[in-house]
Amino acid sequence: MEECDSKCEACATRGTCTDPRKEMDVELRAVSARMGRVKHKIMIASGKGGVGKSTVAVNLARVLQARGFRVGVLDADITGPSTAKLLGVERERLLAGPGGIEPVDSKGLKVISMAFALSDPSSAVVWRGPMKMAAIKQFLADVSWGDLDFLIIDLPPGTSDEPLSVVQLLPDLTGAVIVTTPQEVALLDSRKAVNMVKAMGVPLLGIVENMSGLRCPHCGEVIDIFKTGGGERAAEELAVPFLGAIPLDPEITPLGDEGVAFVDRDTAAKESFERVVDGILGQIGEEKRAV
Ligand SMILES: Nc1ncnc2c1ncn2[C@@H]1O[C@H](COP(=O)(O)OP(=O)(O)OP(=O)(O)O)[C@@H](O)[C@H]1O
Repeated sequence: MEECDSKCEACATRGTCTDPRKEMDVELRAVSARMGRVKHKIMIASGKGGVGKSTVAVNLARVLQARGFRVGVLDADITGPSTAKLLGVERERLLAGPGGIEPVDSKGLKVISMAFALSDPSSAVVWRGPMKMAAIKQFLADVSWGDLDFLIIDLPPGTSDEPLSVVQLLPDLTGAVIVTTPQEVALLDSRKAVNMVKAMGVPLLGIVENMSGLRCPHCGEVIDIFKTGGGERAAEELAVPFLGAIPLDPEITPLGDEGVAFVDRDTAAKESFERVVDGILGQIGEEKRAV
């Protein structure tokens, strides 16, 4: 195909152009125009499902918000969105506004998730990679995010299409946080996630070990249900910063089910999580703000 040298903005075929290179160019410029107003874009990844990645993403967003930052949350798990539920806004729907798609407001956080486009939360989204990429692109380019200090991007587990799409669309990602649990099976997968992030050239902000020991509410003894310390060892071995450990806390699941972040309550995990956030802010050179 002959290279077209016309400027897309002024072109009469804009919108109907069939040159895929030009179409992509226009879309990438739209992403870059919106995302140029977002200071830090951080993706939260894990090698394995169910390790608490979405829990870390929404609590990170809430702590940053409590410290005075302007924060958005993008649920990039297109086929298994759970962020909206954890933020208590799963019944909201996408609405068009004057500047594009309006993000849903969750007590001051701007949120976008595929969940807002589903007629029923239990509907299955059965999409291949290019469709997921198109959805993520639209969420980045067509949503009125406005000026943000942080966009927290919750990815699906593993090394699937979504992380690749996010990295391709956001060449200036601030970095990635990898969430793991301490069992060997999760650590093996988190090593793959670390290697994926490294291979994509994204800065690694560090590893968080979640579900790390349970303090018995009766005797105070710490019970190592899934062992502890594996995340720290993996971080050392992979030469990645260790951001901290979050204990298993029986209050986290019921709070999540109610759409409440555990950092907004006096939970056992709150203090450890605040330290994880300090670590992330330290990695990106943002000053700590008082809570
Ligand atoms: N530290 C913790 N203590 C107790 N429960 C936790 C903790 N972290 C997460 N959970 C619970 O574990 C479950 C899975 O968490 P979450 O949905 O955040 O995992 P995920 O890694 O995002 O899963 P997915 O595979 O859907 O991406 C949720 O019910 C959550 O409330």
